Amino acid sequence: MTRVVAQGTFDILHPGHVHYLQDAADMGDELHVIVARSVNVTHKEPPVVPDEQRREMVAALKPVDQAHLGHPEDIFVPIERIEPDIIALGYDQHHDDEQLEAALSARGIDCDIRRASPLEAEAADRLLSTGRIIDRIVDERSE
Ligand SMILES: Cc1cc2nc3c(=O)[nH]c(=O)nc-3n(C[C@H](O)[C@H](O)[C@H](O)COP(=O)(O)O)c2cc1C
Ligand SMILES: Nc1ncnc2c1ncn2[C@@H]1O[C@H](COP(=O)(O)OP(=O)(O)OP(=O)(O)O)[C@@H](O)[C@H]1O
Repeated sequence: MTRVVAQGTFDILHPGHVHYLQDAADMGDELHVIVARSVNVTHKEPPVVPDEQRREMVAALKPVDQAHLGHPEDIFVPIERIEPDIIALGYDQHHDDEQLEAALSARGIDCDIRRASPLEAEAADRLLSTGRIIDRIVDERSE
């Protein structure tokens, strides 16, 4: 039984999220997803959709076995509970694989870190980014 963890903000869902989660699920037998708390999304605009509602939507996706809200202060607490064999990072996530591995082993957590693949837009009207969906809404719905 190989347990995989994926994580992210998942603010406004799009096919890029589904691709990432399917890729992560294909790495093992059971997929757990940690949904970042709004207070921890500091590297970009904070999410529009509330924490629990983002968790609920991720939990409803086919590749996902369980979706958990992240810990507000210590991102390793959910990992310690889930005990994954693999952490699947998204193709563009800012985390440094080696630093993350070192931080995990300092906490006594032993798991593989892998990268998922990107889903590229094959047509200009595909919106495979939450930021781009929001930009489109702002452009098309403002006067
Ligand atoms: C191994 C790992 C565990 C994480 N656990 C949490 C957590 O418990 N709570 C949380 O708010 N965010 C958690 N995060 C998410 C990060 O804090 C960050 O917000 C996330 O990378 C958002 O990235 P995005 O830009 O891909 O959406 C975790 C990230 C990683 C790599
Ligand atoms: N087009 C895509 N292909 C593959 N993975 C994706 C794609 N878009 C997002 N992901 C992955 O989904 C996870 C969560 O992404 P996140 O919630 O940051 O959405 P986003 O659409 O990338 O956001 P934003 O556009 O605002 O930066 C990340 O691991 C990210 O790499």
